[in-house]
Amino acid sequence: MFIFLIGMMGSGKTTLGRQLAQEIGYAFVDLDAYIVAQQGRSIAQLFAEGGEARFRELERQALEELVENHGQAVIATGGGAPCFFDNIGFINHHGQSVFLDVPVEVLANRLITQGQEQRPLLAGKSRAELISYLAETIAHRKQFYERASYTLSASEQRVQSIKKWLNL
Ligand SMILES: Nc1ncnc2c1ncn2[C@@H]1O[C@H](COP(=O)(O)OP(=O)(O)OP(=O)(O)O)[C@@H](O)[C@H]1O
Ligand SMILES: O=C(O)C1=C[C@@H](O)[C@@H](O)[C@H](O)C1
Ligand SMILES: [Mg+2]
Repeated sequence: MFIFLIGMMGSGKTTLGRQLAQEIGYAFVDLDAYIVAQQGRSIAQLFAEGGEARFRELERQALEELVENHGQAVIATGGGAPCFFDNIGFINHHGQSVFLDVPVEVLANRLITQGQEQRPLLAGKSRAELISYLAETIAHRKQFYERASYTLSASEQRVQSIKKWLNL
């Protein structure tokens, strides 16, 4: 079985995914890290060289490869991954999806302290610009994130809630 974590940049997919995988004895794969290792380029370089459109193609290919090459895994997706092509349909077809629903203010605080330069879509933005970018992006992406099989709010004991929900 595959458990896909979806949500905005900074919502904690990588952090929670790693903890959850360890706790339930699944492999853990971070989709962004997988693409970076495969391409030998940072996310910022990939955006600079091929544009966002090329990155989205690589992201879709990577999703397909992961599902083909693993039996079960926790997969932390990139923030935009479920929102391009029919990726959310693909994700829900191959496993369970969990949306990490975190308020904009909390995301902004985490992303400001955690290096915007690694995330090309956020580079060079002031705090106010970051907040409006996040709010606009969420407004558009909500329709995809809301198709997750399960939604977790920021305040929950997330590993325990997911385990309980999946009977693991
Ligand atoms: N539950 C939490 N409480 C407080 N801080 C957290 C929590 N989860 C993650 N963080 C912090 O928020 C930042 C972003 O977390 P993380 O990299 O896991 O997010 P992400 O969803 O994988 O983002 P991206 O889509 O950009 O890969 C990190 O600095 C991390 O330490
Ligand atoms: O929200 C997004 O569109 C992104 C999130 C990151 O995980 C990376 O996949 C990349 O920086 C794009
Ligand atoms: Mg991540």
